[in-house]
Amino acid sequence: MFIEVDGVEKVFDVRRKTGFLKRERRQVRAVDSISFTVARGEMVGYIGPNGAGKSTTIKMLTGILTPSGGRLRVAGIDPSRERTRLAHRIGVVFGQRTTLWWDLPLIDSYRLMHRMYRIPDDRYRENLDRCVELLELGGLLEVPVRQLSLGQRMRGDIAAALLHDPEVLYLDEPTIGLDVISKAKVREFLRELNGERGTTVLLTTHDLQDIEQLCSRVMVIDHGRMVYDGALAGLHEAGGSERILVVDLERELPPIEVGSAARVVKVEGPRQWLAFPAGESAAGLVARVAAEYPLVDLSVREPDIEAVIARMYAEKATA
Ligand SMILES: Nc1ncnc2c1ncn2[C@@H]1O[C@H](COP(=O)(O)OP(=O)(O)OP(=O)(O)O)[C@@H](O)[C@H]1O
Repeated sequence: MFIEVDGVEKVFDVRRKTGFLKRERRQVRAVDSISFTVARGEMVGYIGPNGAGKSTTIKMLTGILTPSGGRLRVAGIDPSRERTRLAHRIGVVFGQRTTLWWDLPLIDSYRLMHRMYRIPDDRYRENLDRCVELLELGGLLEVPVRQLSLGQRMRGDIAAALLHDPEVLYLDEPTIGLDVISKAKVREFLRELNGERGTTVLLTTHDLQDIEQLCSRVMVIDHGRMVYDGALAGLHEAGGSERILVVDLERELPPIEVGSAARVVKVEGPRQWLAFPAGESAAGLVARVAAEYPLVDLSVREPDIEAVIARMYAEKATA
């Protein structure tokens, strides 16, 4: 297995000032005995609510943090012991932080990485050309990073993480704050990267659509523990999750009635919110509403990860 995580935990010692000269010591178990493996070429989603332990796991996988217990291997390497050797084989993108030099033109950051990672010239050129083409960076190479839009910067960061041909890419919220078009570009690129190069991808996100469009497998962590590892469809079932069809009618009307296909969860003037099972296509429901009601506009909202996980727990509690 390419990534092996066996009973790994991470405990932080936190000191908190509770008064004049008084301090309280507390331990936070950020990751609590988790185990999983990822095969080469897999694309796996790693999700969970805020503070669940996702970033801590990724930091242990890159060697930035040393586990408090358990065993961890990436490409046969113990990350915290051989962080530099591992760095040549992995790429990391943190959506909320850039690895690029803020005041330099984008291309200068790439040149610095070329030297830092001692990437052979032909590989560097080939990878750069490919990223520039697929991530549409052509017109941006001479622009200082601080002048790039969030979506442009994100694409710049992804290219930076790939110049040295990593075998595995860790992405932490790669689509956060991006508009629909930028998100689509990033997702398409990741799909191609995985398909063509067989790059293993571990993706942390709050956007269920990232997972839906990219990952056949998803792992859910909560309070440091792995609570689900399997197909996304199974997660929907476990969480009984729903999508919401938002419809704007010509005028205010009583709640829409479409039998068991959906139920109205909210009405606000001419706008109504209909919940329907996430695993089902919206097409039939839309056709039915359009045929029977004076429809002006509509949109479909995806369930967010917090909602799916919350429902998963609710189902478990009542089971
Ligand atoms: N360096 C640290 N020192 C003390 N506690 C920490 C440290 N890093 C993380 N924690 C704590 O560990 C827990 C897990 O944090 P982590 O950042 O891994 O969560 P996350 O799942 O990535 O959350 P988010 O989605 O908000 O980024 C949290 O309770 C956090 O406060």
